[in-house]
Amino acid sequence: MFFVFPSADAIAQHLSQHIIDTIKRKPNAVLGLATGSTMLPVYQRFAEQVQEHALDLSQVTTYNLDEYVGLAPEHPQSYNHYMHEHLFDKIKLDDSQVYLPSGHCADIDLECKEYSAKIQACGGLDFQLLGIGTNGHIGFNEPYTAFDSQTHVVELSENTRIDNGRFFDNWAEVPTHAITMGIQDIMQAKEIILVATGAHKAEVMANLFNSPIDEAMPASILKQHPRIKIFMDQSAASLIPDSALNTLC
Ligand SMILES: O=P(O)(O)OC[C@H]1O[C@](O)(CO)[C@@H](O)[C@@H]1O
Repeated sequence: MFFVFPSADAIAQHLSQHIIDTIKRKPNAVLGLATGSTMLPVYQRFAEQVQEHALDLSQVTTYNLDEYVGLAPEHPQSYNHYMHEHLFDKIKLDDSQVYLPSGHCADIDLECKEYSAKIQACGGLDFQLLGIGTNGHIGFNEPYTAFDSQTHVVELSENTRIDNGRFFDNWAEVPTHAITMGIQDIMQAKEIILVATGAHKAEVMANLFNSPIDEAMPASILKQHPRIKIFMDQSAASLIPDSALNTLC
């Protein structure tokens, strides 16, 4: 379940190839996508490979995990903006193929209900890409989120606001709430790969490794998934015993 790679670039290369293989096997694949700095090298490599191989993405659909509440899609720190800048525009995915939960709509409760329902209506996620917060969140499912949750609005923990505050000009601008796919939505994906890179993720990865399945550590539920892989670079894996680490390259 736990895999270590020589570098973040090695993870990006492997993961990008894995996503391409998934699409080649199933051209109408439904992909669950994540944001955050961890995904930047992954999306960069994937976009390069799509162009190199002229991969046909016309039947692919994507669903993002989460979005800040209160930020318009064109806000430079919205996840909608991030996805267009770092992936969708580069690989020319049409707006009709990509879904993000909206944190900027008139009826957010309805948005939550419809987002989970849409994922199910299209047959569920074939593949879900995940990052992890330093407190163990997946999507924006903060510690003590119910494992059977569907898309919902969360109040962001102070820890998460501090972590993500680096992208905003000042503390007052850091959103207090987000809309996120629930843990049950994530767990229903047919395959999941979680990625953690950098020394600042070493502690949470050791906590995840040692944790029982417990809502205090949201990512711990992934240990129950039949097709989960956890990819780390050497820094993020540094507090996990070598004997528990597998390699793929
Ligand atoms: O990759 P980063 O920037 O460490 O973020 C970790 C995770 O937290 C989030 O910001 C919240 O979901 C995700 O976008 C990301 O997967």
